[in-house]
Amino acid sequence: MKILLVDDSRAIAMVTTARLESFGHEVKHAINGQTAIDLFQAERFDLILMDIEMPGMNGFETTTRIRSLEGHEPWAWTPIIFVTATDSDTNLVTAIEAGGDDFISKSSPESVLQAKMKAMSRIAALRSRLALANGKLQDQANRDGLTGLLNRRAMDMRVDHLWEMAVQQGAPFSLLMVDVDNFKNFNDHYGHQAGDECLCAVAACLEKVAEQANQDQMAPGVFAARYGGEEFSLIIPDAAPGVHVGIAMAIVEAIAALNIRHDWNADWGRVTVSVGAMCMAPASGQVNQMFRLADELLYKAKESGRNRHEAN
Ligand SMILES: Nc1nc2c(ncn2[C@@H]2O[C@H](COP(=O)(O)OP(=O)(O)OP(=O)(O)O)[C@@H](O)[C@H]2O)c(=O)[nH]1
Repeated sequence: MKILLVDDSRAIAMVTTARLESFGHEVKHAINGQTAIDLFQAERFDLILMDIEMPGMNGFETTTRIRSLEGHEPWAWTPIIFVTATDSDTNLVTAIEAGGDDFISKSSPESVLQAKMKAMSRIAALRSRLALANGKLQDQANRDGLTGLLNRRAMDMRVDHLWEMAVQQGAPFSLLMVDVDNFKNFNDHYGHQAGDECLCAVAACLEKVAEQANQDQMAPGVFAARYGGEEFSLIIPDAAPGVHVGIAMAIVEAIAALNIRHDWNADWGRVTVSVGAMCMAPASGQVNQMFRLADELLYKAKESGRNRHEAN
């Protein structure tokens, strides 16, 4: 285990460190509460052994501050064992109240310290597995099951936040609505399974275009999402006006270049998309209005023959 040992006595810390190292643990020593907090912020520890009586910030205060730092990170919890010379009942209560997990007297035999450390490390391992599983669940909840793009719910949440920032900062905000052309015909003639595969290919292509625009610094922060059915959106926060047109053109070209056969898509013979590209500079009003205007442009692109974009 990687242990943070907080003790104001160098002599005691040296002895304890030597002991813990002889059991195979890695130990970092903090001479006071502030150093402990600094080390805690800089590195991850499996366990903290915390002295109570220390000049300046005592062990209880240090623990409270560490717990409040962990409060920003869901599921984070580093086990803390208080080590002190006076194992009174009051100390025990205060230790737990401060966010400690256990309490051990300095006079306890080594085997007791070892056993407590083992129990704490089990809890820490469990918590980190839970954190991992929780992160994966969160990610799954945000992804569209078919294409792997962000789903509508996750997109809405992100958009609300980005829109608010854009309005506050008076920054531009662009939105692209992308719709596969004559997709009902595609499903009807090639089957629903092939339709699903086509949507996946379109989604991957949109993601690639977004990645490229990110990498080129053309539109940092741009991302793609599945809006619903055969409709996708690209959100472009804070890109110079005009960038949305460039990206819309790149999308129309890139999808046609996939060369997915579609004999029932007018004369194109392959899958194409239409795009409505809307930019508001600076962003103002309601974000719903952006979606409505982008939709109107998309409709115009469809009306004007498909396989093309319309932008403001
Ligand atoms: N395979 C598959 N098809 C889907 C999915 N979601 C929506 N669709 C189909 O997408 C088709 C959309 O058809 P329409 O709204 O009529 O539009 P369109 O045929 O693309 O015509 P235009 O948009 O006017 O070019 C419908 O047939 C839906 O069943 C999906 O997840 N998988």
